[in-house]
Amino acid sequence: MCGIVGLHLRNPELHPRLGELLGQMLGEMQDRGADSAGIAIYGDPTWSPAGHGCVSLLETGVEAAELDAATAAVGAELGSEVTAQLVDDTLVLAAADVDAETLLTAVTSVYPEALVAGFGADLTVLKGVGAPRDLVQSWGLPSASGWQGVGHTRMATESAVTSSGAHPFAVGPEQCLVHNGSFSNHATIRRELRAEGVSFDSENDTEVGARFVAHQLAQGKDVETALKEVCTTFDGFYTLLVSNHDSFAVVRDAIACKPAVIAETDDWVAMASEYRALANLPGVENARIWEPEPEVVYAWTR
Ligand SMILES: NC(=O)CC[C@H](N)C(=O)O
Repeated sequence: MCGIVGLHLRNPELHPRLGELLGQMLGEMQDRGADSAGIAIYGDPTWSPAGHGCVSLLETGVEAAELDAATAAVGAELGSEVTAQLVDDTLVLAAADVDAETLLTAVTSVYPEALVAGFGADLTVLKGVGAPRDLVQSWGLPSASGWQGVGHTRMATESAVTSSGAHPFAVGPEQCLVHNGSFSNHATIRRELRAEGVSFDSENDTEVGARFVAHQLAQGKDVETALKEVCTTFDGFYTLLVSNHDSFAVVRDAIACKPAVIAETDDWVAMASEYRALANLPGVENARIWEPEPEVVYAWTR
C-alpha cells in the first residue's frame, strides 16, 4: 500500500485551513502506510514567507540550541540574512529576496552531508519516520496555512524505512512527487539518468520517478508532457501526484490497480488514495468525484 493525499485550494478563504484539512486527510491514510510520512506545503507564511527563497533540510544534526549558529554560518556563506527553524527533525531555512537555488547552494556548502527535503520560493517539505498521525502533531501541521498541500504515508516496497526513503520527493524547484506503487524498471532508468549527470539521494524507486520528471521539466517540458513521458518510460504500478509552483497533477499506470479518487468543487481540487480521506472536506457533498482513468494526465493550474 501507501497513501496519497493532496489539496489544491482555489478559494483564499480556505488557505488558513490548509494544514488542518491536510492533516486530517493524512491521518485517514495512516493504515495504508504507517512506516513514515511526509508533506509538502505551499505558501505557509511562517515556514516559507512570501518573497523568500526556502530550503528544507534533513539529517543536519542541528539542535534547537544551535539555530543561531546555523543561521550565522549559512548567512555568512550566502552574504545575506537567513532565518532558520527546526520543525521536528527538519531544518527550515529562508532568506528574503534570494532565489531558492542560490540559498540551496549556500546551505549545501555548509551542510554537505545533509539531505535536501525540498526547496523553492513557496515550498516547505517535512518528512519523518514514524506513525503519520504522530508526525502531523510533531510538525504542528494543523496550524499551517497555504494554497496547496501534498502528503504521503509510506509502506516501503523498494528501499529502507528512512527519511531519505520517505515521500514526497521534492528534487526540483517548487516540485514535489508522491507515489503509490512500485516501478519495475527503475534501476535501468536510474542508470540512464546517471549517465546524463543526475545524482540520487536514495535507492528508492520513487526518487527515480521524481528525478525523471524534474529532468523533463528542466528541459522546458510542461507537467502534462512530462507525465505522459513517465507513462511511456516507466514499467510497473503507479498512482502519482505531482505538484509544482502553479500546478497539481495526477496520473496512473495502464493497469491502474493502485487506487485513486479525485474530487473537485469551485473552492478546491483534492486527490487521495481512498475516498475516506476526502469525506470531511468542506462542501464535499456537492463535489464532482471520479476515479482517474489509466494513463490520463489530470492537471490543474493556479
Ligand atoms: N507502498 C508503496 O506504494 C511504496 C512506494 C514506493 N515504491 C516506496 O517504496 O517508497
